Amino acid sequence: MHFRKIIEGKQIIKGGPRLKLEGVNKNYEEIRVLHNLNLTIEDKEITCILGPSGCGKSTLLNIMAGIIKPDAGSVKGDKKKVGYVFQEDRLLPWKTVYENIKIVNKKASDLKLKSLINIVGLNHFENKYPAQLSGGMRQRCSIARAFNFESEMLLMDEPFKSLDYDLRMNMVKSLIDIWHKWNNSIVFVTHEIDEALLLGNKIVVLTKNPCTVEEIININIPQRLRNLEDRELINIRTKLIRILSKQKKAHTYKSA
Ligand SMILES: Nc1ncnc2c1ncn2[C@@H]1O[C@H](COP(=O)(O)OP(=O)(O)OP(=O)(O)O)[C@@H](O)[C@H]1O
Repeated sequence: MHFRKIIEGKQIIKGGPRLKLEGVNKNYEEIRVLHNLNLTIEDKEITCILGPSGCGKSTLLNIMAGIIKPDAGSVKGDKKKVGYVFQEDRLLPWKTVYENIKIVNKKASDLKLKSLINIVGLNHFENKYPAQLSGGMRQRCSIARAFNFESEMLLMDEPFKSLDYDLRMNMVKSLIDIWHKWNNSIVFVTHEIDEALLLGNKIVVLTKNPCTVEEIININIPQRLRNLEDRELINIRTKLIRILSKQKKAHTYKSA
């Protein structure tokens, strides 16, 4: 399972599986959410998860994080150092941007904290409190906090959804740079196909009612060399749109 790969002169050491979900089921009373879900999260890879609204993506991340337990099935792997960027920012209102980022890794140097603040574009806001920031700025602060934690596995639940297109693309680039430095594994939930195309070593498409894995697409182009106009990415985008719109139609008929 272990292999090595050279990207742009920088060695990325690929590992084996970090997390293995087998036959995972989860219901909320009468709502059947996850059904016999099998998925392997590889170490040192970015796995993007796409799926219809409400299909169970956050539930799946919570199970990966160990926050909730599945009703059946197993989740095997090392969950010791897991970071989580939730859909909402979860900042401490009485702490400044700088302090909120520092809190998860108090040993981080001032240089590192300022560089993270710079990466997420909050340079002039480090002494502001969450209430003085826009929703997108608060979310960027929570992303910097997750980067400061230096987790071995980072779970990100639609982290860029409150950002405009340009900011989102900048954050995608920064995430790729940080991932190259850390070489950790990232699970990234999104509704944006372009984010998945630029970030994922693997794109996992989920179904709804119940949620299970419909398709896994591997992308072998190194992230730093990707361009949304690449023929391969255009073909994958077309395929993803076809799968997702087929699901949407099936769901509309079911609920009609
Ligand atoms: N704590 C809970 N109690 C009861 N039902 C829940 C709970 N959490 C989630 N659900 C239900 O489980 C289903 C999946 O929810 P989940 O938040 O995992 O979906 P999602 O794919 O992340 O949604 P979105 O794309 O809108 O973020 C939904 O029908 C939701 O209403």
